[in-house]
Amino acid sequence: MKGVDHLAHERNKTEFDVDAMKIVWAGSRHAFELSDRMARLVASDPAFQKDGRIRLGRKELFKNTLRKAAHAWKRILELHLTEEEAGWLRNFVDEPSFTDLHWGMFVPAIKGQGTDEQQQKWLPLAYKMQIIGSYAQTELGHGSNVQGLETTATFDPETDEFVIHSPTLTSSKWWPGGLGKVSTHAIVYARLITNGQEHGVHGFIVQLRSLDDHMPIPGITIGDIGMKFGNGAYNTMDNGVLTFDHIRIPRNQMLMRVLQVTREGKCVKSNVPRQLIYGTMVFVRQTIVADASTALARAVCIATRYSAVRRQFGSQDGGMETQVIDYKTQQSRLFPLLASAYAFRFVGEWLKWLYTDVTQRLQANDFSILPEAHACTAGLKSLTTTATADAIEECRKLCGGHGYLCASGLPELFAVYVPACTYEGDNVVLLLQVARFLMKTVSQLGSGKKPVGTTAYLGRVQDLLQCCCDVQTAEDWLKPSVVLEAFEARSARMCVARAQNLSKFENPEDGFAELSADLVEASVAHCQLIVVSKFIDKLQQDIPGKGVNRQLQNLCYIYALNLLHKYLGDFLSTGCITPKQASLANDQLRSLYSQIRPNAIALVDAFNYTDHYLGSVLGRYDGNVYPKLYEEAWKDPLNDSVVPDGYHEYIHPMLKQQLRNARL
Ligand SMILES: CCCCCCCC/C=C\CCCCC/C=C/C(=O)SCCNC(=O)CCNC(=O)[C@H](O)C(C)(C)COP(=O)(O)OP(=O)(O)OC[C@H]1O[C@@H](n2cnc3c(N)ncnc32)[C@H](O)[C@@H]1OP(=O)(O)O
Ligand SMILES: Cc1cc2nc3c(=O)[nH]c(=O)nc-3n(C[C@H](O)[C@H](O)[C@H](O)COP(=O)(O)OP(=O)(O)OC[C@H]3O[C@@H](n4cnc5c(N)ncnc54)[C@H](O)[C@@H]3O)c2cc1C
Repeated sequence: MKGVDHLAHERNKTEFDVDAMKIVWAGSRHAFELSDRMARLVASDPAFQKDGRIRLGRKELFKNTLRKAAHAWKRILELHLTEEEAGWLRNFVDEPSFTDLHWGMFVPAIKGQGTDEQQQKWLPLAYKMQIIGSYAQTELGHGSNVQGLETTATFDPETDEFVIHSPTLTSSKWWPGGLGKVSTHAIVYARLITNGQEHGVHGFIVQLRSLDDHMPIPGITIGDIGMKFGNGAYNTMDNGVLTFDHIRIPRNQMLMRVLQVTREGKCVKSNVPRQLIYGTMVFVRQTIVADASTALARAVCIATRYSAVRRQFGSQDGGMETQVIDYKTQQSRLFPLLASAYAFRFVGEWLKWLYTDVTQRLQANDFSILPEAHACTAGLKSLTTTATADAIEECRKLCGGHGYLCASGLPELFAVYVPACTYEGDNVVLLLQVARFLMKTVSQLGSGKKPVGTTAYLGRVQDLLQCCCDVQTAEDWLKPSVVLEAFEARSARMCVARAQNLSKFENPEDGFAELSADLVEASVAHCQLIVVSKFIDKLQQDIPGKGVNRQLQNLCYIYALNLLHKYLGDFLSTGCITPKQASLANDQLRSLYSQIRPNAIALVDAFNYTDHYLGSVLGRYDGNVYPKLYEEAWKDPLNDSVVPDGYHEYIHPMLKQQLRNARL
């Protein structure tokens, strides 16, 4: 790094090997080296600069995004980047665009739901970007309720085609990213109708625009749905509206891995479960968990560095004021977020492993862990995105007034991130899916079916209903078995209590609806247990690097004990712990904050974010905040002239009027 390092005194306090931690954060040396190379490549290329993005009007902003996406593709081809490298490069460009949907959903949908033949035909075109795809599922009238979609795909045996049609206004496709202005094709979800019979919602590959002049195919109406929350932010994306007026596509453009439609219009089921139609969502939810840790780490990196730079109060003798990071209140708000970033990283790693395992099993016709994969991806997507969106806002507050400036990077990060709580499944709707899975698991306990995977603890439900936490000192809260048992007991007791309440209803669906708010709480408890247990598992691994494991232990206990503090009502009301033990957990938490404090800057340095990627004056690596903030202010277009436009029309006459009135 060039210039003076205003945070050098902080970095000198570090008690662990930061380079080793960078590898732990990245997941492997390979991932670290690759992501580091791509981050620097993007940061050093002027074509990818982000300055002033938030001040651009929509049209300019969008065109700028198209330029960057095209430049990224050019570099990918010139440098012969692998798919993995290209993914990292796009990530560091740091601007939502149609390519996210093309690579993140269109391609995976064809891979997951297409037959071998369909994959052979469409994937090479998509890989070379000779077609650009989007994922058109949500409609104006329905998003969460996928089975309620209204678009129809009616088989016409005479021509061997499907007729795709939007029968109502509410059936207009609405929201798909990349659809509004760019995509040439989309996976369109529609109700399949053959021989006058309905066969549920399926995916169809539909061409939307001409590959010659980009005009919509006749019968297709298509456009952008309008500005979204925040400046810059997600407005780089052309979320679209799309309607079909009896558009014809060949029969072989229905994705047929789950269900085949024959030449005669007969439906033939494969051995693959119907839920695989939802497989792309499972894939993306899993990637969203990993992305949550990245976004959270960004906000935490900014807030931590700035908290070490910022000083307020505390100087009685004209000396230095106190760094705000030294206030226990600041630590109690900031360090749990730092711990959450690491926690979400590790649970994201595990979820990726689970997803890979499920995919391999599916290929071998083993569908047994699909419900577990669905529950984990849905639940963890919900938990991590809610926590991250809240955390970005908390980081803004942790930066005081300057956090509200766009130059802090936090307003745009919040605006771009917050829809993650809604897309790929509204977070409450997803927790209700977890609740269904948990209630089903509890109801099967009596039948001797042994729960496995993340619900294995429910197999020990009798013990967990009776166990008593044996914490007697604050140090006892640093035992993995103690923490794990408290979280397992809380979750098991909440699940059993909800199941007992449900059993009082004659109609289980009525009961589920009536108790849904309580059920969601049980889902949260279960998902928090998963995160805690995966963090504890991580600590059992042989992690090289001086002091690294120690820091991870501290972060793990901060994550768990802060949750215990925040959800104390659950832990106390279910009788898992006593008020005295809760108070000891709090004592331990304060002590952990003191232990993390000297390492805080190094722990965010381990994220290895470039200043380009962070895009924040407050979060600069060198901590040189004030001169740069001052410099940044003068870049605002309002400061182009000393006297503002509008002075002569509006300010001057008003002042003159006051003057005249005063004279009267
Ligand atoms: C190199 C690559 C670089 C690219 C990087 C990009 C990475 C991308 C990352 C971020 C991109 C962000 C871009 C965002 C774009 C956003 C896209 C979208 O939003 S797409 C639209 C998403 N829509 C939804 O998520 C809708 C939410 N609704 C649903 O999921 C479901 O319909 C439902 C709520 C689950 C439906 O509930 P319902 O009860 O009606 O279920 P049924 O349909 O009847 O199903 C019943 C049984 O099926 C089980 N089930 C449900 N879903 C699944 C699933 N996904 N997998 C497996 N099983 C599932 C359900 O549990 C029921 O089971 P049983 O109880 O019968 O056993
Ligand atoms: C930025 C962004 C990008 C998107 N990109 C795409 C895309 O590329 N492709 C695509 O197809 N879609 C996309 N979507 C759409 C997205 O998937 C849906 O908005 C999402 O699934 C939520 O559905 P909804 O809008 O119908 O919400 P609704 O279901 O209408 O939710 C409204 C409220 O009702 C509540 N609610 C709904 N159902 C229940 C229930 N059963 N029980 C209790 N409460 C309930 C919800 O919790 C929420 O509070 C995108 C959305 C956004 C914001």
